[in-house]
Parts: sequence; C-alpha cells; structure tokens
Amino acid sequence: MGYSMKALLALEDGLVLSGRSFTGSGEAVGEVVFNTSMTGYQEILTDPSYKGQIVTMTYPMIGNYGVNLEDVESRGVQAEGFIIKEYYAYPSNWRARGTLADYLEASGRLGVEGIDTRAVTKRLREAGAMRGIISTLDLDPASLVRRARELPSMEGANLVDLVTCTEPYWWDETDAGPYSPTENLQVLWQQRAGKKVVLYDYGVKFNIIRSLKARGLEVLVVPAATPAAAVLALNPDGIVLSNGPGDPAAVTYAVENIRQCLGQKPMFGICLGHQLMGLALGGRTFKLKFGHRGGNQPVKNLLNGKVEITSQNHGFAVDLNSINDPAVELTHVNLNDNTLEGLRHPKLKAFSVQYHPEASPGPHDADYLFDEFLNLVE
Ligand SMILES: NC(=O)CC[C@H](N)C(=O)O
Repeated sequence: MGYSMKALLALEDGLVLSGRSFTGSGEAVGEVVFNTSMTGYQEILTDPSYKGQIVTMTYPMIGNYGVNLEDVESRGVQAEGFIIKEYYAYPSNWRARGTLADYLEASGRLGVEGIDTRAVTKRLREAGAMRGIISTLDLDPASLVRRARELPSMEGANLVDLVTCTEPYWWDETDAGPYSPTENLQVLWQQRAGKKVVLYDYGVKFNIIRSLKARGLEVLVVPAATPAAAVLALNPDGIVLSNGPGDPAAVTYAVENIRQCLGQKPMFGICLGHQLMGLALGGRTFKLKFGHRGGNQPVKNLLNGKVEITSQNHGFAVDLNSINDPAVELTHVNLNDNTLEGLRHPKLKAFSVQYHPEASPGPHDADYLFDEFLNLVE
C-alpha cells in the first residue's frame, strides 16, 4: 500500500504500457494470458498451471476481499506476475487475513495496476498469447521488448517438473505439507484403508483432491515421474491425472506411464491430465491462439445435450480429429470455438475433460464428473 512506483508492461509485439506496482519493486517474465473470472484471484494465482505465465484479469477491480487461508490451490503463489486495472487496498470480507498486495509481495511476485487490461486482452485475442515482461527495475521500453522476444516459447516447455511434488503423500485438508518423504510407496499405501486412488501430480489444484476426498476416496498423491509399474503394483481403485503447466507434448515420460496404466485401472484426467491422456490414446495436441481462462466457458455435453458453464485454464488442446481409435468417444465440445473439451474410452474405463470440474474458482456445473469417476471406481 502506498506504493506508486512506476512499472512497465512490454509484450513481444512491441506494445508497452505504463502502470504502477502495488507490491514494491520487482520484475516478472512469462507468457501473458488473460482470465475472465470476476472473482477468484487467490485460487488463480495459486493454480500451478499458471507456472511460467503472467496473468491479467479482465475484471476491473481486484483485491476487494483480500486473501484468506482457505482459497489456496497449492502451497504458494504460482503465477509469475499479476496485471490488473485497479487494486483495492482495503479488503472487506470476514475470511480475509490480509491484503493481496502483501500476499504477492511475500511471495516475491510483482503486481502491476493502472493497466488498461481490456486493451491488453483485445491485443492478446488478436495476436494470440504473447511473451512479456512487467518490471519496475528496467524502465527502458526498447530493452523490455527485446528481452520479451528472447524469452523461451511456451510451446515445447516441460514445466511439470517445476511444480510436481517431490515425494508421495496422503492428502489431509489439515496437512497439505510438508510432505513426509521417508516411507516407500508400498508402506505408505498400507497406511490407509477403504477406496484408494493414486493421483499423478503434474501441478495439482488442491480442489481436485478435495473433490475426491468429499466422495470418500483416499488420495495418494505421487510425483509426476512415478513409473506406471510402481503405481499399478499398489493395485489402486483408480488413477487420476491432474492439471498442470506447460506443453503436454513435452512431458513424454507421463504419456508413456499413462499408456501403460490405460485399461488396467479406471482413469480420470483433468486439463493437462486430459491432454496427456489424449496423447497416450494416440492423439495430437496443439497450441490454441489465446487459450481459455475464466469461469464462463460454455461446454456442450454430447452425451446428454446439456450445456455446462465451466471453469477453464488452458492454452493447449487435443486435436479433435487426431484420435483414430474408433473406441474413443468425444463427449464434450466448447461452444465458443468448437474445440475438444472431453473424451472417453468406455472399454478402458477412462475419461477426461479439458476444463475444471473442481471449479475453484468458477461454476460447479461439472461437479458430476467426480461422481462418474466414483461410479467407475466402485
Ligand atoms: N490447467 C491445465 O492443466 C493447463 C494445461 C496446459 N498447461 C495448457 O495450458 O493447456
């Protein structure tokens, strides 16, 4: 609060806009993407799928309800930086434990306000997602644009390795970490009874795990590179493939593990997990122009004709025409651009969706997918 330090935003196409830091001095680099959610900034900032990205919000005022202890989707802020129109520094909410500015600053993340984020969004919609920089340290527009152009592309980037857990752990709401590293997988597995599923952590949002737990499933979270053989040796009741950052095609070891698990156990993939399942089924992924991020994406369920309003955050997609296996059914399609939103392989008891049934933030229309997974498990 009280900061009025000048900050610049530069995009690789040469656009440079001037704003102010609301978190002190700093800099962030990454792919600049827009999110159309009206609320939920804390869930968005802590979603590991935003690794490598600077997020801008189309909603014009951010910070009004502060930050709290519950609305976290991982153990910290994951987005590289945050760009908003107007920061509101005096939170009003009974759950608030602090301000967004302090939260970002404590994580070493730069937040910039005073940017016409709708203009930025229009630019990204026209040109596609772009690499960019926000900075209070380098205020030379030409230098910033040059540096933005030198950043690595999101295409081909394996960012899963940066966000997956390092050791397997059982999820408890009260203790999302630190993870207990000592047990081997088999010993850990025996610690719990009941229906147990393994969740491959590619950068999981906590609400996926909470949604599984709410249905009575025990969830063992395992590092992304855990070999399929080690997972199958546990004889789990099901396998969940989480969301995560970066280019799915770059996570080749995950595709191979999923291929080995398919048909062995019921499987459910979400977002990156869906893309990886698509690849494992022989499909292809590609980068969308500017992606889908927000809580208002209309998706048609082709099995029952119903339209769901969904929560989304992705820049890549599975090519609808790339899966030749006739046993694979397309189950969901995006009504804005007709891209693939869901598929299933009934014989293999596997299904996946590109969007986020766990919401957080966003509508709960697609919550039923967790029930469908529970049915497969049972
Ligand atoms: N939320 C996710 O899992 C994102 C998947 C992938 N990183 C994408 O951008 O498409």
